[in-house]
Amino acid sequence: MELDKMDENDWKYHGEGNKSLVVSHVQHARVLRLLKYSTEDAENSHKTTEQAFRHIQNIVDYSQNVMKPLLGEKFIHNGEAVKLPLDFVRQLSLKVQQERPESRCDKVMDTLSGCALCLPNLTQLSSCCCCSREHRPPLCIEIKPKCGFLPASRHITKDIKRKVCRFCMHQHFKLANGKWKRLSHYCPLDLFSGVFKFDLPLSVQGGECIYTCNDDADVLQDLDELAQHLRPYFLPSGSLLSRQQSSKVVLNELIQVIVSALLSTWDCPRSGQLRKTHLSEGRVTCEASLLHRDLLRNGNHCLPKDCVLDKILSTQMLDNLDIEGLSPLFKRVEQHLQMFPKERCRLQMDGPYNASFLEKVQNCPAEDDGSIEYAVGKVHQYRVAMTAKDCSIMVAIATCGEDDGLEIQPTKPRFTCSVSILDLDPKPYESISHQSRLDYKIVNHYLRRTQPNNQELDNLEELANQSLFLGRDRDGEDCTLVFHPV
Ligand SMILES: O=P(O)(O)O[C@@H]1[C@@H](OP(=O)(O)O)[C@H](OP(=O)(O)O)[C@H](O)[C@H](OP(=O)(O)O)[C@H]1OP(=O)(O)O
Ligand SMILES: Nc1ncnc2c1ncn2[C@@H]1O[C@H](COP(=O)(O)OP(=O)(O)OP(=O)(O)O)[C@@H](O)[C@H]1O
Repeated sequence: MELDKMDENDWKYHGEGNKSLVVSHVQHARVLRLLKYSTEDAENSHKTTEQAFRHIQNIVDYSQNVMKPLLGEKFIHNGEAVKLPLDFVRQLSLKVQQERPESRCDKVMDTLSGCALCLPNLTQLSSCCCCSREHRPPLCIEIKPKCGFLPASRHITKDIKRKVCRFCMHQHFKLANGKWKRLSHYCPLDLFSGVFKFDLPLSVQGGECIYTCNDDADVLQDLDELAQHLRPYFLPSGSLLSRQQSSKVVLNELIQVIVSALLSTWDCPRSGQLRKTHLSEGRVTCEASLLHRDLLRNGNHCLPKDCVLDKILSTQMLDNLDIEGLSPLFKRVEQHLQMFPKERCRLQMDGPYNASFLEKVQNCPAEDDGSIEYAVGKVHQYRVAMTAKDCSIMVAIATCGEDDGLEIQPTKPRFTCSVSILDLDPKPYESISHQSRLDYKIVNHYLRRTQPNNQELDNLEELANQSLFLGRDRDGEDCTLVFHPV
């Protein structure tokens, strides 16, 4: 990429999340990930080019030096921080504006710093000999799995957190607040159980979105349309199956391919003797899950060791105290930093994200010895776990060989896949106090909604009155969020 010859016409809108907007190159398999900030904060968020570049370099370092060793070399592409010509960025911002979904337009793309993260386009497979004559674009499925376990920490004061997972409780809160328009049937614990019989969320084809959970759409009709798109990939061209039958076959086949990619250990994909990570029954069953209990009870609860789901789950489980156990340690760190502000740097509260940071994460003492090092180690572990709870998995799939009517030859793989993990940004240290308040709100809302006469709710209120939760104002409402560079 020649940075001095950037032309906005070579790039197109690709997608965006809460914190960044992504454009992809029309010819080369590259994307640029640009930062966004809130329109309300537009003036305050103005960073110098050097600050913005440092922020992006921190993301690269964190991905490379912290998340990669934990999640596995093969799944991570940390990318490179780049400085782009300001004129190019301004023109690009104008060009993509009309493509942006309204729900994301509360934030604007950073056009002031000219800094971005350049990454490989993970919706595309790197060149593969068996696909070289393939004329169909690759399929790509993006899954945001969220937190895949029930907390077992002794610090938990609300029993419901041991029974219903965070995602399932949180979605009721999001529905009530209007962030979501309907409840999802997805439960992360089903995905991480290794027992597969459920619907998956999101799909993209060759960089063009062909199916996504649309709040207003009819799900079954949506899925039927998706199946028709995918028919050429999974069914012989002369298939006589009815539309309904073929939809079922196609979606089942798609799920099979995704599942084998999610469970593959990549180093030994065809080994019959896969090492497995066994999950205890308690951790894999969420009471709110719609997945048939019998299926979970009789299923073999294990993930192949080192498959992408196993790597993500074990990193998420670095949060072994739960936010309730972490809050007093966060306070300990806060007090220490108030007394010794210069310690912020030595303790690497905002990076640098290097081998020494990883060492603090991996070698944190098992028991609390009252030290600041222990508290910082647990805070760092919690932040790393938060990243793993919010990342996405990208599965790119290409059919192998020429279009031979998809005659099934058992010895020949029909698909080739690549699996990557994305969105591995560090979560700011300051976000921990927000997490504590949010946890209270989510659980409180869930209990009120599902068990209005629950005794636990009264206990919760009592706890709240004793101000055990950090930073909440008298009405129990959110205090102002402080954004801080990561
Ligand atoms: O709080 P959650 O679990 O809803 O996760 C947030 C995500 O919501 P989602 O689960 O996708 O509906 C949210 O994603 P969306 O905006 O919903 O796409 C962000 O990823 C947010 O992280 P950050 O503040 O941008 O660093 C995520 O926030 P944290 O990971 O900081 O909690
Ligand atoms: N390297 C990549 N290759 C292809 N697509 C990508 C890549 N990186 C990001 N994307 C796409 O852009 C979208 C937004 O990127 P990303 O998830 O990193 O943004 P975000 O603002 O950090 O998200 P969040 O809302 O989770 O904070 C992703 O959901 C994905 O579809």
